[in-house]
Amino acid sequence: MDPNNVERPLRKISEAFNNIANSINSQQEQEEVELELAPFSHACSLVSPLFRCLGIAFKFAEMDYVAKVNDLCETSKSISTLQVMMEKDIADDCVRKAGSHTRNLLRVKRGLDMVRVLFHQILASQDNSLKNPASKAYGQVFSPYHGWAIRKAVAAGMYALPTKAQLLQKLNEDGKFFALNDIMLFFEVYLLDAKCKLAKLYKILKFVI
Ligand SMILES: CCCCCCCCCCCCC/C=C/[C@@H](O)[C@H](COP(=O)(O)O)NC(C)=O
Repeated sequence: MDPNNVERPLRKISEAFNNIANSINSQQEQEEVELELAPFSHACSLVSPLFRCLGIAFKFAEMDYVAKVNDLCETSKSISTLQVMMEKDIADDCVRKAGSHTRNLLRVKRGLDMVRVLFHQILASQDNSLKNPASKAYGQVFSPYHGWAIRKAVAAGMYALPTKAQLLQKLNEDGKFFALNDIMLFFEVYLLDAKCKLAKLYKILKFVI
């Protein structure tokens, strides 16, 4: 909450992922990077308001994302790191099972990628409509993994998206894109960095993302 008591979700997200990146970077020397589940799942929970800002058309996406993040937050009460969580799912041979922690992590990671690509597209477009940026982001991140029905629902939802100005207003951002650029930088650098480490982790655990 900033000094004027205004909720600014984007700033909270960038701060949380910045802290995670710092903890990752402080382990540079180590062979294996430990990614703590509690701060990671908390940072992911700070992204939920972004889905909410997309309105009723994406309620199903918000509910799916929030349910999966809640599962990771709950799991973080008994399991310390992402590695331990995934290794346990492998040992229990339930990684690909619907609702497994590792499968939920993969879906949440895609949600984060969707947000990263979406803001990238928003910054790259002069247009006040979010339809193209969101369609591009969805096409890049999610569409390859979704069936016909979900793709159709998302395509229909794209017509009910708020405008860029409305989204920034909902996020209490006054559109000074340099602030957004800063946030993007965090997303770009740190999320990508975390993602690389996660990718490395998945590879170690023989799971191709
Ligand atoms: C803030 C930016 C977001 C912009 C638009 C979001 C569009 C994202 C659409 C996601 C739709 C999710 C609907 C749920 C599908 C589930 O079947 C699927 C698989 O979940 P499962 O592993 O079977 O529980 N979940 C995901 C995230 O792909």
